[in-house]
Order: sequence, then structure tokens, then C-alpha cells
Amino acid sequence: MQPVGVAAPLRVDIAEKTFRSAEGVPVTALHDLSFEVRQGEFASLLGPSGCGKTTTLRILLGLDTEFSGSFQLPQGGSNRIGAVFQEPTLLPWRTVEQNVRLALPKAMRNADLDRLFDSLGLAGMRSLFPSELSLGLARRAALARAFATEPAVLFLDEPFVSLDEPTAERLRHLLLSVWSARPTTALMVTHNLREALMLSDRIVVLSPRPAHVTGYFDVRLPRHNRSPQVMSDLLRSFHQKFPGAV
Ligand SMILES: Nc1ncnc2c1ncn2[C@@H]1O[C@H](COP(=O)(O)OP(=O)(O)OP(=O)(O)O)[C@@H](O)[C@H]1O
Repeated sequence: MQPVGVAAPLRVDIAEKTFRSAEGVPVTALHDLSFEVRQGEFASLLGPSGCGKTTTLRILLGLDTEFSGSFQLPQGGSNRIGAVFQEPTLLPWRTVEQNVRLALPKAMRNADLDRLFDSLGLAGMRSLFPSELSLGLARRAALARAFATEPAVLFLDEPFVSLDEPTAERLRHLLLSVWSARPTTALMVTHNLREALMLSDRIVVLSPRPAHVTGYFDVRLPRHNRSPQVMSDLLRSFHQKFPGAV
């Protein structure tokens, strides 16, 4: 048990998660999945398609309670959880600004969000409705909504998937700048190694299903030092440490 007031890490200790197919056949998605993300760290959960990444996030978000094991979420200034999914899940009949404010606890509803909208390039889009947004802009609005709540932990499920690469790259930089201004413990699911190396302090490498942790790859370099040359060195050392991982 962590003493009150001490920053607690994200601790995951899932013994097993098994689904049943429509025919009743058991499908074990997670088995002995244990890892830790230090408080304030940005971590990625990297693993092959279908290994159990989204299942893990759903458990941590409390959306799936049928598993054996336990986890502990970080305790920060707030106990709020932020989430960004592949689908931006904005309310269609509310503006961008209303979507963000509705996610806030009542006491924060009138918070000054100018800097947050500015830093995500949304200053001129606050009164638009989701149907008026491209997928890239909708993802930005979803990021704004997640950060506005000042969560103690932020979960992201492939937030840049199905965007064209220049848009995805711009969003990764926006995410980094908004996260650097409001650092919070973050766990991002991805199967994009380059993206994980660019954004993370720690990569949690998963096995094929049923997922367990193959190992950690820590990137102890300031993000502004991750030049193309450094990135290709990181890619090489990752592949040496985890041959065939992704
Ligand atoms: N509701 C469900 N019922 C039955 N099986 C499921 C269910 N949800 C997930 N699975 C199975 O559990 C396994 C893990 O799925 P999950 O979506 O967590 O993988 P993933 O690593 O996120 O995959 P991807 O990278 O392709 O998104 C898969 O074999 C999937 O078919």
C-alpha cells in the first residue's frame, strides 16, 4: 500500500483474461501480464496485432471487470482518468468547446481553456460541430477533452491510426507539446515502433497472444534530441534487443 501523498506508479498485474467465442471456445487474451509505469512517465504498450493491447486498456479503464488479477492506477492531484480512443467519440450535436467542457467536473466547467486549444491548433475551431471536422481535427478535439480534465493517468488507444502520415506526425508533435506542458502518467497502445520510440520514456514490449511482457525498452533521452539519426540508432538497438517483436 502506497502512503498517502506519495506519487504512485501505474501497476498492472493481470493473471488472466479469457474471452469465450460465440461457440463457447475459450480465447485467452492475457496471461501473467505484469508491468509498471512510473509516475509522470509516457509509456507505450507495443505488441503484434491481436495480442491483447486493447483488452488491457479496457480493463484499466474499468470497462471490463471479468479478469483475474489486479491493477493500481497512479494517484495524482486528481483521480481522473483521461482516454483517447481510435474513434474520437465526440457528441455530434455539441460544438468542439462544449464537448471538451462537458467532460470537466462541474467545478472546472468554466476553466480557461485558451492555452489548451491554442496548443492543439484548435483556437479557430471551438464553435465547430464534429461533422465539420476532418478525422485529424476530431482527434485533436479528443486530445483536448482528455487533457482538459487534468487526469492523473491518460490512456490512448492507437490515437494516430488511419491518418495520413504527415497528419499523424503533426499530431504526435502536438501531443508531445501538450503533454510536456501538462505531464501526466500516460499509457499508449500502438503497433507503430517508430511512434513508440519518438514519444515514450518506456516501451512495454508484449508477446503474441496471450500477452505477457517480453521486456522493457527505456528511452532515456530528451525528446528534442531524438533526431532522425538518433531514431535510426534507437530502431537498430530495439531490433537487436527484441528481434522479430513487431
Ligand atoms: N469481446 C471479445 N470476444 C471474444 N474475443 C475477443 C473479444 N475482444 C477481443 N477478443 C480477442 O482477444 C484477443 C486480443 O484482442 P485485442 O483487441 O485486445 O488485441 P490488440 O492487441 O488490441 O489487437 P490490434 O493491434 O489488432 O488492435 C484477440 O484474439 C481478439 O480476437
